[in-house]
Amino acid sequence: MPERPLSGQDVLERLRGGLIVSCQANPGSPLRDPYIISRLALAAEQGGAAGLRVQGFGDVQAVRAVTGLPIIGLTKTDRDDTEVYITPTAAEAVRLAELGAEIVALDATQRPRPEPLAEMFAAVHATGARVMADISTLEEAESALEAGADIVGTTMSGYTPYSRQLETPDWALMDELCAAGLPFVAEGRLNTPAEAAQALERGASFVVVGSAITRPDVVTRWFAEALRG
Ligand SMILES: CC(=O)N[C@H](C=O)[C@@H](O)[C@H](O)[C@H](O)COP(=O)(O)O
Repeated sequence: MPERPLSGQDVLERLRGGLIVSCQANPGSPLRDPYIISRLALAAEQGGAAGLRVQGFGDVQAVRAVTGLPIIGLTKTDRDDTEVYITPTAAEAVRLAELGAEIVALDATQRPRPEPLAEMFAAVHATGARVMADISTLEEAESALEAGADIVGTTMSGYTPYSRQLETPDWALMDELCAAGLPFVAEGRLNTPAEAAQALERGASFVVVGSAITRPDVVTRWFAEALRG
């Protein structure tokens, strides 16, 4: 097992106020290759990222091999029996930690899931890693933290049918989490430096940015569509 540079205890404090760059490539993207993802991660580190969010065992392994930055690991698994796709099982969560992710992200929405959340959280904690619970509403955040999550992320807002469907970050959800005094990560559609800074002002512990930094295909589409008018 590769050595984790930090114990799980320290990592959330170390990330406070920082930028976490999500280095992921969608199926079909020409960037979908562990070597390329590891180079994106190094570019993010050079630019001042405090941490990285990485999908899949191969990518976590490749990124762990080149950097000591904290990694938030996840899997994306399509299953027939559930709509939950971000790290749906404890076995996947534990494997991510074993490969060197200090934090494991998993779907903590209220949708039917293959395994109970509390058991998954306990399995991650047994490895020494921390749990980031990806939620879409305040209620889901409250349940996840009660079940033992270390922090929640606004990741799933807009990706469950009952959450706000927005093209912007979910500022209202951030305000609700902040008002409730819950520890949260801002993630999802933070597409400019000003928006990332605003998320911290609204109480986020740290900020995850993906597409705007590491998905040139997506960013190109934004520009191309703007030119088409
Ligand atoms: C909903 C879901 O599956 N989100 C994924 C979670 O890891 C990623 O595809 C996103 O890129 C990430 O959340 C960062 O968001 P944005 O790319 O908008 O900055």
